[in-house]
Amino acid sequence: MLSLSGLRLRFGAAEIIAGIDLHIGAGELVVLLGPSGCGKTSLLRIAAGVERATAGRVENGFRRVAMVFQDPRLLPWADARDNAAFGLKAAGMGKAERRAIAEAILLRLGFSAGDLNKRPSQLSGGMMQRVAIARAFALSPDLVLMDEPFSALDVGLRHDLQALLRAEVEGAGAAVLFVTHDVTEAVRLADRIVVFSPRPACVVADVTQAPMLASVGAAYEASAALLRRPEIAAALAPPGVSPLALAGARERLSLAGKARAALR
Ligand SMILES: Nc1ncnc2c1ncn2[C@@H]1O[C@H](COP(=O)(O)OP(=O)(O)OP(=O)(O)O)[C@@H](O)[C@H]1O
Repeated sequence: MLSLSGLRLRFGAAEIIAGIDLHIGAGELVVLLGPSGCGKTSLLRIAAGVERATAGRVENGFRRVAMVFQDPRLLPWADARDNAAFGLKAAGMGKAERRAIAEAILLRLGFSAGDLNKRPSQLSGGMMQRVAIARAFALSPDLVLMDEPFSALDVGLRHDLQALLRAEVEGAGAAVLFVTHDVTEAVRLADRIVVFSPRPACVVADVTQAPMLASVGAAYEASAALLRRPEIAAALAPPGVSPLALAGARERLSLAGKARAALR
């Protein structure tokens, strides 16, 4: 289990995190949903042990922690297979074994055999992000920290990768703490959605749900339902936009999504 208790963070005079209690159990996929700049990445960095909280306690019972970032951070001179095997090489595993593990994960994530030898400059953004995810899961992690890994991808690709990620997570039995500001992404992926307020961040909602990957229409509907909750609408409304206007706009989007899904 990862336990963050009474967590506070300040940078100089700026209060970033205003007191957060968050507990993540084994195998749980928890999405942190919050507006831009509210402190989500900072919380992930504290969980990873690369940032120190100003106050509070961090207890991490997970032993193998891996991270995935928005930018895939691949080695430009290494091919997809060697990039995905990078952590295993650093851990001292032999070449044949680590390349076999990396290859199996890449194929599960939608790589074709012909793409395994390609370098990052020959791969699309979606393929590079698959390599970054494979590099994390190759380590057999029990906790994966993911910081907006799909936010640079177009929506169709994002949907594909969300489904592949969920399958990989379930196969590995890993817990995941996944940061996003996209409500529909949260609804599609999460076992639990934790909503942060604008800075300084505190938790305004903690919603347990079943992930909704099966139907785009149902995910849009569930997103609209979340945004009808006043505390969630208020937390996610951009500055200067009334939460009610936002909920109305999301409702119209949901109807448009349903209409599109019906036409498929
Ligand atoms: N090292 C730092 N020194 C000073 N301020 C910082 C530092 N790191 C982050 N901040 C500030 O803390 C706030 C929260 O940043 P953080 O990246 O955690 O937010 P976020 O919710 O992940 O944002 P986004 O969704 O836009 O990525 C921002 O205002 C940021 O400018």
